[in-house]
Amino acid sequence: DIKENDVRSGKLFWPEYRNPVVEKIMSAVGANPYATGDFFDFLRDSYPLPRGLKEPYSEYDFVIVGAGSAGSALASRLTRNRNTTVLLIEAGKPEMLLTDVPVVAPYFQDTPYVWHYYMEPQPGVCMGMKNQRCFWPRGRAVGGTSVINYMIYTRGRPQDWNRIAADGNYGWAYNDVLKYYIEMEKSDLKGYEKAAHRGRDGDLPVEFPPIKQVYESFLTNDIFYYIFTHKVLERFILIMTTRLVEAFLKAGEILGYPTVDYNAPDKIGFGRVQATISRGHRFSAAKSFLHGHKNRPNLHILPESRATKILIDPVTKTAYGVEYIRNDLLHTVFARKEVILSAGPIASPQLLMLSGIGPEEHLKSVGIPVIQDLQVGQRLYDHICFPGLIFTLNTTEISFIENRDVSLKVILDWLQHGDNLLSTPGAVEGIGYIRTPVSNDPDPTVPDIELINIGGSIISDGGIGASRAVRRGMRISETLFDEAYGPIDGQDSWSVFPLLIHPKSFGHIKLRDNNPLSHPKMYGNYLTDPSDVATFLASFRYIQSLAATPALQKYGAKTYLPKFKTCIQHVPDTDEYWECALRTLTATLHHQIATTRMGPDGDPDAVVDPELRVRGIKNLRVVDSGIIPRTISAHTNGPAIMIGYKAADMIRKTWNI
Ligand SMILES: Cc1cc2nc3c(=O)[nH]c(=O)nc-3n(C[C@H](O)[C@H](O)[C@H](O)COP(=O)(O)OP(=O)(O)OC[C@H]3O[C@@H](n4cnc5c(N)ncnc54)[C@H](O)[C@@H]3O)c2cc1C
Repeated sequence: DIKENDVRSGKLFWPEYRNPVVEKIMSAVGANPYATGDFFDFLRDSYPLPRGLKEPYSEYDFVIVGAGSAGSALASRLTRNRNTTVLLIEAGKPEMLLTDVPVVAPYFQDTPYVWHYYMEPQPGVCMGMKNQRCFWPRGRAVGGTSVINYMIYTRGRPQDWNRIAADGNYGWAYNDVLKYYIEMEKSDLKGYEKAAHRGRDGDLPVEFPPIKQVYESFLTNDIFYYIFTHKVLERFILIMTTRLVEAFLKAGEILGYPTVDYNAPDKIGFGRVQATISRGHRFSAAKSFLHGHKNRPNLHILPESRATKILIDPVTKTAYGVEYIRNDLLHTVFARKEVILSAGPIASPQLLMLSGIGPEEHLKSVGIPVIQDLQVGQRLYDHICFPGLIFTLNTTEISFIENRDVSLKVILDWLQHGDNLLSTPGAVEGIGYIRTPVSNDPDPTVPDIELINIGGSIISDGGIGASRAVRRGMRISETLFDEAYGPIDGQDSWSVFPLLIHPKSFGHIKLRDNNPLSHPKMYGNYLTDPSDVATFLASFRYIQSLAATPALQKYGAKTYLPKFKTCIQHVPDTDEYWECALRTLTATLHHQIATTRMGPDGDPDAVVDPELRVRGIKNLRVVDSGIIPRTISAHTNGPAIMIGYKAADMIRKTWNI
């Protein structure tokens, strides 16, 4: 069991969770990873209060809780007006050097940069995870979950946003939100430089991960390389673009899906992954929206400060401040205009409920006086995927393999140029949207599955001495993993994770008790609607047909049939077998939404209105991914940032600032 104090001090990571990749990177930059108890203090960013100010003011125009994807963007936009004062309260610490390295993304799950949440046990899913529990990490950092995520950038299809607007959420149609996507983006995507739907002047870099060929890196780095490593032979095998992404795109074309900019509003298809990185370095929301503005006198940022309650006058039902813990002391700060919750889809509903806003019966049952009866946390959609459909290859040195590809040379090269395998976001290389034959969406152009193409698979971090960080990050039981994938562990492989875009099953979230430091109870309720299982099964067959195309047969792609101890009663490769496999390795991509869902007047489930104001309470808004009311075909970082941008406009209009 993970103890909060261990996580905060970094003890959990060091020394119990020694990680060869992280150690190599630390050594490459001249840091002794074991010199300090807190591994992550090395080269950490900082957000000091203005010179001469020891404590924040007692009052600001706006107090924002949570410097995550949405909160960072919102704070930055609001403080462009120098007369508007903002306090941004964040429980986590600022980023450091390692958070910059895109390929290291999966390695962050055991660090102090994560809230270690677990879904409540649900029989029949996550059967292969440790203690049969699904792990729901969330970012705990200045920059929030964008500091630990996989940096995949997606906006959602036009129909997603048009349907949200058609439900009565004025101002949220695709063309409305497109304006903000364009404004926030600084895209540099080869081939789409002139596309009208892309933005180039914003603060959020969106790029294809740069991967160069071995011969290009050869000349530029040699001297640096010899001086630092003296390993002459290694250089020949180090940097390859994985040709598997080309095969994925080609296979898509063979099956009728064109290669496209998958964020374009027109046709669905396949494309190279677009990521929030620049020159091979992660660009979190903090780096994009806060770092460059940390000297604004009207923006005060308080890392390592944890909000415990929103102060609300129960008579006038007006929010007027926030209580928070900093340096182990309880503080209060007042808001002249508004309190804004941007603590994400788990913590925002938790804080609302702790402050008396939520389902009446539930709040009473945990001893919280009710100020406003609202359906907080009653709906929770998530995006689950299956990482276990792996294809073996008959070609070596084509896929990403940690043991082979992460060497000191590669690390030094990344530090110098940022353009090798370390700059791929968690080894994700391609994205495709498909509509499976079982889809019954009335609009034939709406996809039901997203395909996430990996330049390897969950066995790529295996073999002797490798970190096993990805499987550990997902909390897969090591014995089950070894029994199922042991024979091919650490070998060349290819995989596609199918992601269920529009699940019919949904869960909910409740308070465990009235202690603000307790983790809430989270229920995923995964795969309870049979159509969700049917869609997954159809996607498995589709991925197998991709593998059967000449594009992948060139590399001898062959379905590997893992022997899960949970599924021995089923004949391999039957639907029953794959359903059992899905229920064994049920993995979330952590896109929880709708816990503080937005809805128009008259919607009994709405927590906030279309201007994100908490219903029935004055001067309180929620601005984060939890307000998204229905499933969207997007990973949720881009949408959360867009929500921050849009909210800033709405708030400016309300207060005429
Ligand atoms: C492992 C992982 C990989 C992911 N990969 C991708 C991806 O590749 N692409 C993508 O688009 N999306 C991805 N996501 C999802 C995406 O990053 C999040 O949905 C998005 O960042 C959420 O933004 P947010 O503003 O709603 O919340 P967050 O970014 O989570 O921000 C909430 C902030 O509030 C802070 N906070 C919480 N409680 C308190 C409190 N009481 N007091 C003070 N501060 C508090 C938190 O520490 C956090 O910093 C991933 C998520 C995870 C976990």
